[in-house]
Amino acid sequence: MNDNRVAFIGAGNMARCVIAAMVKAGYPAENILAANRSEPKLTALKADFAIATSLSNIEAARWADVIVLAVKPQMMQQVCEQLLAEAPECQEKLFITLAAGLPVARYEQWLGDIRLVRAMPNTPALVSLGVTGLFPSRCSNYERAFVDHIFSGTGLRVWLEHEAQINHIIAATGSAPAYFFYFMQAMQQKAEQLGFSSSEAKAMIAQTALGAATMALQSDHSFDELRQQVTSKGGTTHEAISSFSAAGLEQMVAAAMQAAIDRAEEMAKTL
Ligand SMILES: NC(=O)C1=CN([C@@H]2O[C@H](COP(=O)(O)OP(=O)(O)OC[C@H]3O[C@@H](n4cnc5c(N)ncnc54)[C@H](O)[C@@H]3O)[C@@H](O)[C@H]2O)C=CC1
Ligand SMILES: O=C(O)[C@@H]1CCC=N1
Repeated sequence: MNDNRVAFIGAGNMARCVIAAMVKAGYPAENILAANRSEPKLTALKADFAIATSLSNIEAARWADVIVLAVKPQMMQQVCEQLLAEAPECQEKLFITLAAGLPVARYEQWLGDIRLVRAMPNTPALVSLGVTGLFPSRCSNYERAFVDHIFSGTGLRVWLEHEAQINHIIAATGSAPAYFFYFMQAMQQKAEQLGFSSSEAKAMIAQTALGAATMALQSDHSFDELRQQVTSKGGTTHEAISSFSAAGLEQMVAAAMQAAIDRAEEMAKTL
């Protein structure tokens, strides 16, 4: 499977995370290429991972067996239409798109009846602790297995039966690293007000998050049970949790996740 040549079109944050995971998992660097419209990110990717690079999307698409579309959703139509106009043979290749919002039907308008997997990774793919949702369209079993293989280094893969679930994965995992970073940022601010240095506070809070997540993954207990284990009757944690609860944390989280889904649905209509 490592013989297929994989070209990323768009070499930003998410492409870097997936490329890092592929290389770490043993995918040959000479079979990975990144194309970008500007040079600096390509130079960095070449230096870090020894992959091939190109300033031309068309050259990348012609070289590739598998084309990974990794530009922002707003750029996607222009990128796809240029591929079809200048490298029409790419219609026969397998496509993977990382973009939020855009449904399979939109790619079919721009590129025809292509074989496509919509993939929704998250940035912890960079450290092989990501979650990637995957939805295939028109793919063979081999192509599905191949896509699973190239994302294997990113962490957990979740194959979806219905395309609408991609938007649910965005809310639950794709966008979610930012929720945790926001929460940790707020904790860091308060820890700094209490007198900890910025670096001490960051290390303490990230370590606590890592410890809590590791316990949850290694234990059969629910999140609720793990929380109860920290919460002494009449103690400090009870006061902190009551304060979150009184402020409506659960409703706030549900509304934020729904807002992410609503935005993805809106993008599907407007882009
Ligand atoms: N950042 C994240 O956590 C996640 C992002 N995604 C999706 O991944 C895609 C990329 O997002 P990011 O990497 O965050 O964005 P980014 O802005 O970091 O990367 C996009 C790259 O595409 C390049 N680019 C723009 N127009 C181009 C063109 N015409 N030809 C070639 N390259 C071009 C830009 O120079 C940039 O390097 C988006 O569609 C996003 O929805 C999906 C899951 C998570
Ligand atoms: O914010 C976004 O639209 C992308 C998709 C999921 C994470 N980042």
